Amino acid sequence: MLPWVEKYRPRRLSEIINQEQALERVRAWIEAWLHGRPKKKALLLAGPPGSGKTTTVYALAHEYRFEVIELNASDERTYEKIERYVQAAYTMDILGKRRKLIFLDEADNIEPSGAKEIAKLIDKAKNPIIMAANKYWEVPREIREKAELVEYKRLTQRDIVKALLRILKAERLEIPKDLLYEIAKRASGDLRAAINDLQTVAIGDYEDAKAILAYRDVEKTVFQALGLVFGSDNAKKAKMAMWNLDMMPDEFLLWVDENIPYIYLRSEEVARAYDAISRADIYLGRATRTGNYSLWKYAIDMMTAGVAVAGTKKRGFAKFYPPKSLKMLAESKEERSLRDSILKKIMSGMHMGKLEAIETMKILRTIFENNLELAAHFTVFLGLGEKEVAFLTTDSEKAGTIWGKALALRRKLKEMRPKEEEREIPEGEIEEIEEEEVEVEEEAEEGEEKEKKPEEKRREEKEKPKEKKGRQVTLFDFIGKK
Ligand SMILES: Nc1ncnc2c1ncn2[C@@H]1O[C@H](COP(=O)(O)OP(=O)(O)OP(=O)(O)O)[C@@H](O)[C@H]1O
Repeated sequence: MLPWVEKYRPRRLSEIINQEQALERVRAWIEAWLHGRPKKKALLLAGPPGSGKTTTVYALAHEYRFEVIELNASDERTYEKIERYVQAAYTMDILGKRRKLIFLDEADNIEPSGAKEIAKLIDKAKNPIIMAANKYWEVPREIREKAELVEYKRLTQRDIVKALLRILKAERLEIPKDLLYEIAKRASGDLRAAINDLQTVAIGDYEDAKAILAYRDVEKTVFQALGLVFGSDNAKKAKMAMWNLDMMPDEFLLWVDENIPYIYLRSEEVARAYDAISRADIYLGRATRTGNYSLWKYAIDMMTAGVAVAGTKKRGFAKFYPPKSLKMLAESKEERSLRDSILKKIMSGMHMGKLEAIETMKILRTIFENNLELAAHFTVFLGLGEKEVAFLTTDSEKAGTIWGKALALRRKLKEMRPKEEEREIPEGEIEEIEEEEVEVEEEAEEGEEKEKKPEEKRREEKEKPKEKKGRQVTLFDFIGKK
């Protein structure tokens, strides 16, 4: 099936939404090319993804009868290819072929080392060259200077809703309004992303689509990260995939793992990609075992860049899937917050940083599966709630047993404590109460203290039973008492 981004790509410049100013300049530039000398031989279209840059090039070529030679700046052989077309263009004209328009996409990926040579080619060019970039400031200076800059605006949510409605009408489909607005909102100005989402929602399993959208709510950026890994074979770009992703590498590894067979179709490419993630997995394991988390860097490089260069991507519409094996995926918002609250309790109760706490939680899961008695001790020690206990086990029966044991243990501990401590006091109150107590004691003792001699006082101190100073209870105390 043709991806909708292709099916509904505007064929004429007039169909491109909300980029009038840019289009006016593009038109003026091509007219200058055709009727004499343009001020600059190349054009640099700069703007956010999915705002219509590529669409402009093809619509322009269609209207002015050019053949588009599309090159990608991150291709190693870009220079060679440009050279070939720049040189060959004139001869082709004589032979009556269509004029060529060279389109160099991802100009922000041109290596600085090759920039001078490409700039020279632009000088020699007998055909129009259009370049596109998301970040024009990352286009090498030598090339920027040779090109006229045309800026593309980020499309508004309204623009996107309009475009999506047009597609739905053409497809004779409907989706609920709130879902439509949600898709437009999530796209953050990227109409390509919005159209891809719309296709997923409208033609896919509706429940599946809802789940994907719901999950995006939690992990908005994971799909973008996958896009970077699977969207190009540019290792540099792929390595940035995890920059904006608030996810542990082992979790992202599962996402990459799940999607490899949907993106790579040839068996040797699939094998190469899996080889890369298996290496990543080895580094992750080593980091966990040794506590040397600097190894994550290599793991991340393997699971992003290593996978990205494993082969040629499937063209067109790529739908990403959440990993089936990831239990966390089934988690609702509530479960995620349970996970976070357990982590917090581990961090404060056991004086750990987040990474250690995550590791400890894995160990706790094993304990909660296999040693219910010890699990009950942990429950009391960390002050876990019933739902948190259930979260740490896969089996509700075991969770029930642990909870029962924990309640009994808590009762026993209460009985062991002096009466006045029985009432559980909210944390904030404790300090106030402690201060009050100190004041009262001081007042009461003031009179006697004054009369006592220093050596008498010292003797009394020695004889006095040691005050319970709230020695920090450690986990080992609990395990030991068992
Ligand atoms: N301004 C627009 N008007 C109409 N359709 C648009 C517009 N911008 C994007 N689209 C739609 O989104 C899809 C992607 O757009 P396009 O390929 O032109 O993006 P781009 O700006 O080149 O993005 P990138 O920088 O990621 O390459 C197109 O198929 C087109 O259907």
